[in-house]
Amino acid sequence: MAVDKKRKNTKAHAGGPKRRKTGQQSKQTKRPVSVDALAWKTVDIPEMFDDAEGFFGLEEITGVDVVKEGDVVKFMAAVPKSQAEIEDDGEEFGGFDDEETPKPSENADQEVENSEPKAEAVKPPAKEKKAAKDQKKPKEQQKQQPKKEQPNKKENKKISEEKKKARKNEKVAAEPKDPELETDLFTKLEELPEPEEEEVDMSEWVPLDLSPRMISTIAKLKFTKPTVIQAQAIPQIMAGHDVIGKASTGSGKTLAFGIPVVEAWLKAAETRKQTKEEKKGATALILSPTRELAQQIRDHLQALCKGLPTAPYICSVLGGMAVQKQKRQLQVADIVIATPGRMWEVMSSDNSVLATLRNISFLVLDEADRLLKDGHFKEAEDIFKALDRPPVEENTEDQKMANTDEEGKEEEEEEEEEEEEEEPVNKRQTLIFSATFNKNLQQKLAGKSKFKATNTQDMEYLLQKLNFRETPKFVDANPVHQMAENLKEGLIMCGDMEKDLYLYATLMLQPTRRALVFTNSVNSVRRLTPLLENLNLPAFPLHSGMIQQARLRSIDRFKANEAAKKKNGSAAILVATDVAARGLDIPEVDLVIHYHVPRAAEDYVHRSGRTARANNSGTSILLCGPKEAVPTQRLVAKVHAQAEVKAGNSGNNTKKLVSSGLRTIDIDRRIVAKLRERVDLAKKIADAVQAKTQGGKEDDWMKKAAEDLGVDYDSEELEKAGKWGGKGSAKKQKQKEAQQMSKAELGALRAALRDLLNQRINTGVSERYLTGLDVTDLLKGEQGLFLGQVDGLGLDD
Ligand SMILES: Nc1ncnc2c1ncn2[C@@H]1O[C@H](COP(=O)(O)OP(=O)(O)OP(=O)(O)O)[C@@H](O)[C@H]1O
Repeated sequence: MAVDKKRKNTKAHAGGPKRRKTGQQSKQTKRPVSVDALAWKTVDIPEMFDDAEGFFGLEEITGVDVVKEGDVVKFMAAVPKSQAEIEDDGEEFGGFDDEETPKPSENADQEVENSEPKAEAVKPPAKEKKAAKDQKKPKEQQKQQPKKEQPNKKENKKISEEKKKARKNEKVAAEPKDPELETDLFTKLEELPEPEEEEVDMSEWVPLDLSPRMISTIAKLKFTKPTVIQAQAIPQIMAGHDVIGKASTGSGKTLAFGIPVVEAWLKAAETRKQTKEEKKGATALILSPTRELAQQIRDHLQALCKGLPTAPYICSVLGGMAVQKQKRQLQVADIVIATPGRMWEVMSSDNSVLATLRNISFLVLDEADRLLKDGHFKEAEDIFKALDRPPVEENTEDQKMANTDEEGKEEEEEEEEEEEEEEPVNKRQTLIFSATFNKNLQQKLAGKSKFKATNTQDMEYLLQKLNFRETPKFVDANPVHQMAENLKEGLIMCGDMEKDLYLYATLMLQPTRRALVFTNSVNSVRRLTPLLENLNLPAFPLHSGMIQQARLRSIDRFKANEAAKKKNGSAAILVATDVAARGLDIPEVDLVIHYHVPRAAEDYVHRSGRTARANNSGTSILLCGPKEAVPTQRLVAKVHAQAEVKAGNSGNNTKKLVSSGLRTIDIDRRIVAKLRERVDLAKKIADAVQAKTQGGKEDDWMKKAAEDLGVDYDSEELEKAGKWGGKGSAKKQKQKEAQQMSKAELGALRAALRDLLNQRINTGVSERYLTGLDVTDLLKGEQGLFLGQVDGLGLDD
């Protein structure tokens, strides 16, 4: 065995004459290498794994010795050393052992015994790789611990067997794999003892009556206490009630329904084990309005289940992914997270899918109010109807599915209404969550058990379509404030056509912040992203017009830029439409900028809620043009009015609560003026590039301009805006110029911009340069309150 030989060699040289290795031989010496640094080769994997369901691929490696030393596993590989390394390597120079393997000790024999056979290994997916890395961590920790505190060999073996079982279960459940691709390495790694768990005080979870294994898996996430919504909603759900849960953004709603759903699955799995009953389909169907949110819910639940001895198989069913794969996964799924459109597509085309979902114990609607919008509701309604339809003979079922003509539909609806009146016993619990529910909903819920809404955009309409078992319990974790507690809100007034400039200025004042910029249109995202890139800012786009993989890639890049931020201080910027407004839980977003005033108050709440999550702080800044002042005032009144009313009723200090609302921020306009030239140039370049790629579609320009301004195409406002002579004639002229710009002209513009970007902007306060200011400071300062002070700000100076 390679390791034996190596040890013998080592012994032979110990104490022997010192020698210095030279040439290729020394460069090819085997030495410990980190898992990531090994020369992995990609393995072709079966098609069923080739998706984004958490399985990102396999790689293999040959010629690596896996050496186990005590609790630590090392990978020994022939990695060529750089010349510099050889020259600088004190051990090499000193003529000690030719390998960086540990020196022989009295445990040498044991080490050899424990060492792993030469690996022809398959590289584990990222999470296993991480586990392997984590194996190394305890060494340093354990070094400092007295020996007697370490578990003895027998205990180690027991623990490792437990872990091995757990991991195997989890792996099988979470991602079905080709057994041929499983290798020794997994097994070997699993045999190693886990690092000792850090003691976490979980006493605050105890009143929720969760199982010990659930508490233990939550402990692994280091969530030492439930959030308010979790503390209030979990007991209601565990008691079997239908629940409508409202809590501010970032307050942990996903686990408020996720924990009871997984807990129910665990109980059912335990019962099935005892009774040897077959599984009857999935436990839960969770509907989400966007694909990204669906993926994220899946990730959160998978993270929760990671520490369980047995885990449910969680799959997501969303547009942009292969339908056939999703159908296969649905057959074995325990928890299904889906967007309504794709779910209905899959469900209505395959009876077996409906069969797996008919017996669900939970139907969850996350961001329920958004499901009503953007045409989502039709499919959601179809799904509810299909779930409620009693199982019938196959052919009758087919007939019903195929029955698409109007007459047939009417009949079907009549039948369903009759069925509703008969109130069939519904076995499943219905859980609805959002940060924004109409404040009258609770009264309405308390007042009557049947809803009679006809407006399909109305929450009541949704509720009457859901077959609740009882009047749902309304759990409101934040009755006073809709916004997250640690969120600061600011507003910058600027000219309609100056938003790019103010956006850039705001970002420049926050160079180390990770920002999410929201716009009201896809075109604005398409325009702003290259504009910011031209200004050397790392911007990534996200909108519904992008293919799914590109959307996920943008989010990943935005997340990954965290590393860059720490390294060189430049932060990432995600420029997005409201597709990113709901639910996205991206760590360390510290600034949200509303480039356009959102169309609805709840959009403002959700957009702003991408920051200040899970007790972190964050800032939300709204760029407001003169024409947006009135809608903004209305929006702010809606978002913060409730707090005022409550404060008035309870006799609290109203001033304190009002001041928690939006404040105007006076950005120093001299600084802004200094940035104007570079923004104009960057804009010119972006426009020219876009005009060239788009060709001469005349009206596109106008439509884009209308969207940028947040007004209707063909509207009078569009004519007036920017003092355009005639119907956008100046804009059209600009478009023409942009298209006709030669390569050389474009090059000259780029060079001029480069020069400008290399210049530092002195803010005029002694030696303070632009990056020294902070919008948070500005927010803390003596800025005027926005409410009631919109007029007279002198916007057009
Ligand atoms: N008990 C807890 N303790 C600490 N952090 C938690 C706890 N529960 C959840 N979190 C974390 O809080 C963050 C926000 O959770 P989540 O995404 O569920 O919020 P949300 O209320 O659904 O927000 P939104 O309304 O924006 O969708 C997540 O990163 C999550 O991991």
